[in-house]
Amino acid sequence: MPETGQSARTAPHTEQPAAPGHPAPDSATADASSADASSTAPAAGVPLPDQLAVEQQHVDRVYTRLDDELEQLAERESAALGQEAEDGVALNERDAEVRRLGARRTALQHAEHAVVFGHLDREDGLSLHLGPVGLRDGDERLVIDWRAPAAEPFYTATARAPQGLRRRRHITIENRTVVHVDDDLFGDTADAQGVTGEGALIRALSRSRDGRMHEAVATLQSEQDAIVRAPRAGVLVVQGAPGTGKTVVALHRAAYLLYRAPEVLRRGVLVIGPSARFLRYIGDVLPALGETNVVTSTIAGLLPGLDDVGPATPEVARLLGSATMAETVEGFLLSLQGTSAPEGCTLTWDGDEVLIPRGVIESAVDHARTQHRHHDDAREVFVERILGELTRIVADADEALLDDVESGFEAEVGQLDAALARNQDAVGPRQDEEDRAAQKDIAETQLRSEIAADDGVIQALDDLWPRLTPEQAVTRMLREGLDDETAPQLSAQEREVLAETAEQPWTVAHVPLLDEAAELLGEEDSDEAAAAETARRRRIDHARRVIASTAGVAGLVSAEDLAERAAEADTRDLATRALADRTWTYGHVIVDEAQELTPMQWRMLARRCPVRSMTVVGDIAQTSAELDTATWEERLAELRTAPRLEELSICYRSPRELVDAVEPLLHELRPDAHRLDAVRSSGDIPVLADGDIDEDELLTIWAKAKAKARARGTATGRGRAPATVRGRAEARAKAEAVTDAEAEAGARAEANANGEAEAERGVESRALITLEPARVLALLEVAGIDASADDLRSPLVVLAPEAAKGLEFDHVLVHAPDRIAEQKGLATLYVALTRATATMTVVQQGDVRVDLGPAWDRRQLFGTA
Ligand SMILES: Nc1ncnc2c1ncn2[C@@H]1O[C@H](COP(=O)(O)OP(=O)(O)OP(=O)(O)O)[C@@H](O)[C@H]1O
Repeated sequence: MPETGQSARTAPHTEQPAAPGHPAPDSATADASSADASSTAPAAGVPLPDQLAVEQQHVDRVYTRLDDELEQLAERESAALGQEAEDGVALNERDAEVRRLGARRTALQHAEHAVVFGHLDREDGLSLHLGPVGLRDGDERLVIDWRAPAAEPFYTATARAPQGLRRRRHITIENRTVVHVDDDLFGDTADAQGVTGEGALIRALSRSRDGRMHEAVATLQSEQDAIVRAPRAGVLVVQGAPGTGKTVVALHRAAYLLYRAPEVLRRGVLVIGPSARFLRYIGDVLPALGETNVVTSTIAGLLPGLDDVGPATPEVARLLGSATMAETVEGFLLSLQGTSAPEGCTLTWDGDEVLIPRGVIESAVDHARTQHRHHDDAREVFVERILGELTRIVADADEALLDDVESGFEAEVGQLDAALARNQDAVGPRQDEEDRAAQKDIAETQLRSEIAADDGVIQALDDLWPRLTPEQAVTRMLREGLDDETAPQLSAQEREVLAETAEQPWTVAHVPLLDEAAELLGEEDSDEAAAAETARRRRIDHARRVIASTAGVAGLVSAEDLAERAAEADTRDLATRALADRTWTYGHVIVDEAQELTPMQWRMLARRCPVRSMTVVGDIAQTSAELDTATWEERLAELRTAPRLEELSICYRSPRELVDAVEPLLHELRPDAHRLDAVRSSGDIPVLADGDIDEDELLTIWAKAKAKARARGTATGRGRAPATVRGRAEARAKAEAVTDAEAEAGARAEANANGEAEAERGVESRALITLEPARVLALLEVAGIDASADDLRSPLVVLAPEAAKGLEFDHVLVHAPDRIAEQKGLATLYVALTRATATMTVVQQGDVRVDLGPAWDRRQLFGTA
């Protein structure tokens, strides 16, 4: 039986509901066990005890509709799949229909756990229910989609600006049963502060993490919603400390734009994340919101075939990431065009040496460059010119030779001419001038194709203007193309470092150079892409004809748009088409952990979104050591457009205790950072333990203690009512009791390794962050503890600190903070220390030199205090 309850409070009185972490004084949350739970607040004229039942009635109707629609969708899908397609067009249309039905089905299935989460009562008497997807019953709107304009006040109404609302209600559903309603009543002048839908928010945040991010449409806060619904144009930067919901905001914004902006839907959204692991972590959010026109990728994944390249060393990453590298690549390619000896290029034709003078080569280069921007296209023009010149030189030489021969036989030729004049009939009519010219042309054309097919000439042309793949171009550039002229910004030693990478496997840092080279070369993705391009041109041509011949359409839609719409019913789905095509441009680009991108990587993204409709989220304080910390404006210089900056200020992930504990680090990394607020408190003071992870079986004790601690979390209130921020002493006392309990539990669990603690695994998540993940995994294996480096759903995940970016777990142990700071930088340590939603434990032998400040529970040995 789920706990049920209701809370009511006056609406927040501030424009931006702020100062969370301090729930409103008059807020109350109750559950089924508290006697007056359902009778504390009046709301909308219906006695409170009945409100759960009233909502349940509506929710039941919605579930009935949902079930019906799911059934119908399944029938329509199988009918569509069973349909015979007469031709390619019909097949494409059928596939598109199946995909559309599938996307709707996925969205409804994801919505099933909470098909309704909000209820608005408006002053005008209208009552609206909100959900993750819209649902109708005939003409009646049972649920409106959270992105519809009418849903906006749910996220933004305040006591000062109620936007026509009488009441805002957050509804919590478990197993199709309404278990909570939290009301904000408008029109009351009482001054209340806090987050909106606080009860629902705290319940959502207190749930155990399961290795996957979930959508948060039910509890989006107003500062987040403002970003989600911000205008699409331009580059919007969202700066925020760890856990402030940047990823949540970015993904909900993608869903919002796909719903509201047809241009975005047509071209799709690109979401860039720092690793494949992170992309798996966020992978459920957009499908849960019914959105499939989304490509998620790492930067490296944008070049098909390079999605799993490794990282570069910090030095190589820094050198290759600099924007000057773009000029270096371009300069190198230009230097390959038409290079020859000072006097020109000598080649052999028909046993003779032929010189193409340098002046001729230079003018061919100039001509080619004015005709085409891309290396490969310009090369064709250049080759045409040189072949023409070569043919002319050879033909001239032949003619000169003939002249020589003729002059040697002048007397004989004179006699022959006289004989011919005497007896014209004997030798036929004499050719006139025109015939001779035509014959000369034919001879020259033939000569030209012989020259063009000659291996020696082909080789010479390749030397003069090489045909290259991006990989060949970058390899040659690294190996031989970095000198004072092409790369004056690099020292001799730096050039050597880069040259060493020429023959090594590509790294993430090399990918933007390859992309830059591909762009400059004008590389076609593949035959398929070329074919697709031809098809596109044909479609546009056809669309133009359609527009011209259909009355009333001209001016309403462009041929390109019409062609794109036709293309939507085409072959593969958008995500597959876009990912396979390096030159695809997106309707919107979202970049997570954006502080990590180098200028060269920004150039890659700029090419993929020429209209610069981007949402960039990140935290300057979390920037890796190899990148210079700078302002966002400096960071994004390569986008060549001034960004708008928004800042998130409330931590949703970690409890107050952890936010306080990492404050000194934050201050050191970003002295100008505002103090971060936290939504909740757990009472668990982070532990700083003197010890080593393989000493005294500490690791085993921690791993198993945490497994045991999960049951305690529920039993002692975590996950229930919002815990208010307590006095530090009280929290500390509780933390000590907790840690002792953990130690005891750990000891018990150790004695009974396959017992209760094991059985509870999977309820909460744990991560161990260390510089030696392989060694720790081996230790855990010996201890018989299940752990994984990749599977975030594993009961225990072992990660290197840099791999923890963007992720979160209920319980986190960070091993050897000083070494992490020394080897990976302070910012990476900060990342590691901010991953926990419940408890944080730091283990290191001896004193910790990094200044972690006073808000830690320092212990001699973890678990034995
Ligand atoms: N409005 C919200 N309702 C419910 N949960 C939320 C809300 N906002 C954020 N969260 C939760 O808070 C946690 C942190 O959010 P998120 O990962 O988006 O933070 P972040 O700013 O991207 O952190 P980092 O800088 O570490 O990447 C997640 O569990 C997320 O689901």
